[in-house]
Amino acid sequence: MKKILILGSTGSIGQSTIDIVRTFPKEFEIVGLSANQNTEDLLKQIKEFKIKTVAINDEAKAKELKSILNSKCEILIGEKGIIELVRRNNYDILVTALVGFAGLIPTIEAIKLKKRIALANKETLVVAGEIIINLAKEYGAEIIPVDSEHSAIFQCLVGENKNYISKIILTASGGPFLNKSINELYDVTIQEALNHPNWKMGNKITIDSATMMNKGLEVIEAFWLFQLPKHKIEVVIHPQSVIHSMVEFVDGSIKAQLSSPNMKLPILYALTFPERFQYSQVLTDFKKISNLSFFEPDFDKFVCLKIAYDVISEGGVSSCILNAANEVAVDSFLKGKIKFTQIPDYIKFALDKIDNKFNFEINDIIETDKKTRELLNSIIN
Ligand SMILES: NC(=O)C1=CN([C@@H]2O[C@H](COP(=O)(O)OP(=O)(O)OC[C@H]3O[C@@H](n4cnc5c(N)ncnc54)[C@H](OP(=O)(O)O)[C@@H]3O)[C@@H](O)[C@H]2O)C=CC1
Ligand SMILES: CC(=O)[C@@H](O)[C@H](O)COP(=O)(O)O
Ligand SMILES: [Mn+2]
Repeated sequence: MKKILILGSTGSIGQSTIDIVRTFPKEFEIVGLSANQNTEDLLKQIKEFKIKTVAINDEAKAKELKSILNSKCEILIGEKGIIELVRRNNYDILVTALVGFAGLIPTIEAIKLKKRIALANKETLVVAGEIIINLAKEYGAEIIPVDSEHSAIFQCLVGENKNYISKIILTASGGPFLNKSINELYDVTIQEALNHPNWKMGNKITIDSATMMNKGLEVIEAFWLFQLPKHKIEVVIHPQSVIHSMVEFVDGSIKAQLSSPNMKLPILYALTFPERFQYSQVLTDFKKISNLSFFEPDFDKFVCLKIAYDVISEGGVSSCILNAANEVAVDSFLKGKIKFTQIPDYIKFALDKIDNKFNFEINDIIETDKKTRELLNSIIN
């Protein structure tokens, strides 16, 4: 029986993780949950799994839930509350299913406790990849990717020698605007941008998929996870999202991991690795797939993808600036304050204005994130 702590249990990845636990009640037990403000769904989860401790980021919502639950469930509050929940040390696996920069510090705390990290929160590696990978090595904590592409590569590399990799190929759906021209992007609506062709995900990552910043973040995530130079990390458009990613080896052999697009598979794998469980909820019928296609991404149209590659060469805290600027810009787009095509403009602006730093610690990352948000918020609002 593995004990699981889920951060971000009310979101898309969080709910899918809960569904996996429902399917395997003898193998997994949930010992703690966290959310930002969705106390309605959190309350249902607390009741269903008889959870004793949760953390809620939003203070008012936390107090509201406290008055409903009395002393039946301990409620920890705010960022500190989430960190305290992680420090409780009563679990085997931390699922980081919360979105954005908020995932960073809790993940560090779990690494220090030598926990397995089932890492969905890609922003953690984008903002502080070097620190996280070094800490995980120092403490002997496993980081198992949940992101579908990284899970695919991870699976392709089992039993392989890293020295024989010639490149990894991250597949990208191209998002809802794959077939729109650059000019047509100017007027796209929030609803159109939220209409991902293959995946049902949270709003932030769905907008990232539409700008292809998601793939940019994933290139940076792969750079740290698999420790390969950026020229060995290629992005290929594959609109069907059936091949989740591939690895090409020095002899020309290519391994790919395939399945119908459903996050329950990579989540389950991150929980069970190196084992696999019998699971029939996500099956793929190749007789129903008439076409698998591949082509080059358009870096002029999807500027965010190009910026992400550039930031890898830049180094220092530039990927933290990129992430913070992207979070603010996406949030502003979702609130109708800026246009879709302004997202990359604001990211470039922040990268230009905020000083990079090459010798940095975690406090510099926190400071850079804060400064970038303040700068962009002051301009956009
Ligand atoms: N969805 C997917 O298929 C995939 C997601 N990912 C990554 O997984 C992560 C989660 O994505 P997804 O599930 O789609 O996101 P959602 O928006 O669906 O869920 C986010 C979760 O995080 C909580 N949360 C939001 N902000 C904060 C905060 N400041 N502090 C604490 N908790 C917070 C939310 O709580 P509340 O509900 O209360 O707002 C919710 O539980 C992201 O990093 C994403 O890039 C990676 C691959 C695929
Ligand atoms: C499911 C998953 O891992 C997402 O990151 C997905 O890859 C988004 O799709 P695209 O970014 O390829 O559109
Ligand atoms: Mn992905």
